[in-house]
Amino acid sequence: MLTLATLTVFLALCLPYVYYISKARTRKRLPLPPGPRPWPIFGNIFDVPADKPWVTYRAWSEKYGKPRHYVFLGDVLIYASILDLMEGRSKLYADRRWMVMDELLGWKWNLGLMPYGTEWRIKRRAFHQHFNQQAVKQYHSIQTRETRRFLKRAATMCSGDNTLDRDIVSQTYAATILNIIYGMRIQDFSDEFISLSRRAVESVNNSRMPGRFWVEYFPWLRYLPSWVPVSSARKFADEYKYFVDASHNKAFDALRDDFDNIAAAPSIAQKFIRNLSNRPQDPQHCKQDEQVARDVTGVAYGAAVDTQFAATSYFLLAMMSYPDVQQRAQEELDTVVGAGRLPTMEDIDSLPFIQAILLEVLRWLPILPLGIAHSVLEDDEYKGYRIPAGTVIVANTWAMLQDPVEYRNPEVFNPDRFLRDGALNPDVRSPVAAFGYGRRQDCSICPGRHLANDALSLMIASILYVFNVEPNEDVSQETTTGFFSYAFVLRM
Ligand code: HEM
Repeated sequence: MLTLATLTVFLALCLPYVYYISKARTRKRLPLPPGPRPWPIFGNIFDVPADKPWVTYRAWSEKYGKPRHYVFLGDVLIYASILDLMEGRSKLYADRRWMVMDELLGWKWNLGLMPYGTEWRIKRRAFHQHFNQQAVKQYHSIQTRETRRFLKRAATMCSGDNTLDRDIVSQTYAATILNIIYGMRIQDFSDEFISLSRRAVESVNNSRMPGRFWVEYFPWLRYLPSWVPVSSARKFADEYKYFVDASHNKAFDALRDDFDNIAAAPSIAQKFIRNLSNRPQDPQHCKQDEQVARDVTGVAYGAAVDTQFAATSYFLLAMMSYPDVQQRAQEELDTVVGAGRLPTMEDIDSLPFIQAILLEVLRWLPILPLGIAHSVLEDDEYKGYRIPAGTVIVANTWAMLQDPVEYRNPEVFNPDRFLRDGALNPDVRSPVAAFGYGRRQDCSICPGRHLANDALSLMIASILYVFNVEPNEDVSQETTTGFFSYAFVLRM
């Protein structure tokens, strides 16, 4: 006979299930979020703007969304100002969807593009081990050496017509990361490794813009041979595949194949390889570990160069446009660093205005204006709308960091917004959204941000200590459109 206790246990077990089913049913009845009306078959393919889409997306969010929040494009949801989904429910929104172009280009090993799951977690953990806040301190000497080498090269270059070649900025970040990851000491800046990762990342920059390739909407197009006019995706992939593969494997293979002979400087790859050879284990595990080592070093090499280059280009643009800010920073440097020596990493904590300039650079013109797209793991409900599992989530980071409610006169470059009584003001929202969303170790935030913050602070302090960045009418102040955004300006 059914006792009362058994019945209670039975009900207790069933209730969550009943609740889940009824909630799922209600969700299915909810409307999708608003957006421009889709065409039959083509959906919203013709609506996606080619130039600076983040500006159009914000306008749409204001037009269609509940107060400037979001807009829905077929199966892509674009956020303009809410952070609570990405921050509050970050596990649910941590997934990513492969794009067809990722596969055609050979990016499927890339931690930054792959879906959430075991492989992603293992690589993320391995990455974090070498780039957490504490670990990055061991790279300060490399960052300092390369920044000083940059100053010398820039001084030589600028002694002519005051023009700074943009390549020397990206070469600096390439030389730094190659030394950190593979122990390489770059002497000749025309070395293939200096430009490899840039060419590889160029493929992401051009292929990850929404609407760039029709193959994302009609995947069967990938099977057409590359000479067919509409199969531009194949042609594009054929052009870039070599760079993606070489930036992933070449330096790692060189180090592994000649490990005993290379007087290898300490490096992340060296640590990985040493661990592999010290650990007797079955060949299958060994292969997996080597793959993780190869992928983690490859992704750091690819992710570090263009990001830091782009932020530096915006810093230079800001200094050209706001000479008063530059002058105040130089006064701070004169007081704290004084004459006769260059700024060091140890000075940065005593330079709040320099720190505020970096925060404002990241906020003013975010280098990844639409972040890296995520997707939803399960059906969700938000403010009365249904967000189906698998929906691609694009955060309009640019719109969030240009939100006038959060940041007054957001289009003005004003480091003072981050300061109070001469120190960083903890009450102002930090522009951490430039690095993604979520808390600390969470899955949706850039794991290279500590390295980047240190490098950029020292670069900013060093440039302002040595040079005056001057406005120049001949230099375009335009910013690029793409997955990355950066300024063309470079003149000191
Ligand atoms: C100013 C510099 C940088 C900015 C603004 C930046 C920004 C970002 C953003 C927005 C994401 C996407 C986060 C998400 O939504 O999931 C990301 C991911 C990533 N970044 Fe950065 N980043 C910078 C520098 C770096 C550097 C120097 C490294 C390498 C040392 C790096 C490595 C990565 C990696 C590996 C990911 C993928 C993480 C994952 O998916 O788990 N980043 N970054």
